[in-house]
Amino acid sequence: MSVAPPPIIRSVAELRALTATWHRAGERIGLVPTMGALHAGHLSLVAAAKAAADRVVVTIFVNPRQFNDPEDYARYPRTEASDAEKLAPFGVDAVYVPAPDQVYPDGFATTVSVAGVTEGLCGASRPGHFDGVATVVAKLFLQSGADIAFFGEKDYQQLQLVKRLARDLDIPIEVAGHPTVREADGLALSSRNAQLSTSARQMAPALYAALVGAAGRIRAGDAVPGVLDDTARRITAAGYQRVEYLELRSAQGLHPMIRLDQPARLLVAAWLDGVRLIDNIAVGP
Ligand SMILES: Nc1ncnc2c1ncn2[C@@H]1O[C@H](COP(=O)(O)OP(=O)(O)OP(=O)(O)O)[C@@H](O)[C@H]1O
Ligand SMILES: CC(C)(CO)[C@@H](O)C(=O)[O-]
Ligand code: BAL
Repeated sequence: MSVAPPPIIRSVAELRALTATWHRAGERIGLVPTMGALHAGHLSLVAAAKAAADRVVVTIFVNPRQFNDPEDYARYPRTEASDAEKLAPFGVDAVYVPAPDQVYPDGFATTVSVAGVTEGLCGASRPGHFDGVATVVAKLFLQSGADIAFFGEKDYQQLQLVKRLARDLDIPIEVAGHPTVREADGLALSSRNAQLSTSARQMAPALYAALVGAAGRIRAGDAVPGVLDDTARRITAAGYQRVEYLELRSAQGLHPMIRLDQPARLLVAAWLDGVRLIDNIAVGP
């Protein structure tokens, strides 16, 4: 039996009216911010939100301010109707697809910028990206008034940024991280995977396999710099053109680490077939 897609809301006034009604009824509201082109990774966040909250709002907004490359913005998939259909079986209460002026009205002049966790990694190669993410996420939190929001660990640096942002700005929302959903061969789901050629798609799982191998060696006590060198070589030997970064950072705060003395995260960005893929793995002490 087919289920009707959830209602689509396009204005902040409608969103506020809805969430105010739910809050008056004592209901807890879960938020899942996305840029659409939904896949099983997004849907796992939706399922987690459904389990944790009485009402769930999914947002779909391709945020121009977080694209440092205008071509990447123009190319980004926009698939609203099929996204709404995918959400139907999850009992989502509303999909917020704001018109651009609902997020950035004429004269908009504010940027939210989070220091520390945004330094290096993706922050180094995507200038302005994290300011764009912080600004839009702050707006989505304040517009919705949600009680809990879900973000994937696939974008681990983004997750740390959002946690810091909510804490620093006293936004009364719980930020929940959710494990990365992977294909059977280990590749992290991402809307960018669709841009890979068939042969590149076959090579792609080597990235996660290399992270798993590196995490095992670091845990076993091998020296971190040597493991990172070997792992970067392993990734390029598998067919990736370039490793943009491969770093061990502290799991909280993302401080650079050269030995495993606290919970850590090994994070990577690498280019395959002209597509930039990111991934990361937990490395316990
Ligand atoms: N494989 C995944 N597992 C869990 N969460 C994911 C996964 N992929 C994306 N997410 C999460 O979904 C939310 C929306 O991400 P987004 O719409 O950017 O999807 P995406 O597939 O990462 O797209 P892209 O990387 O191409 O920009 C983010 O919180 C992101 O971390
Ligand atoms: C959090 C987010 C929806 C903000 O635009 C985006 O960066 C994403 O999809 O991860
Ligand atoms: N998943 C993070 C959004 C972006 O790559 O712009």
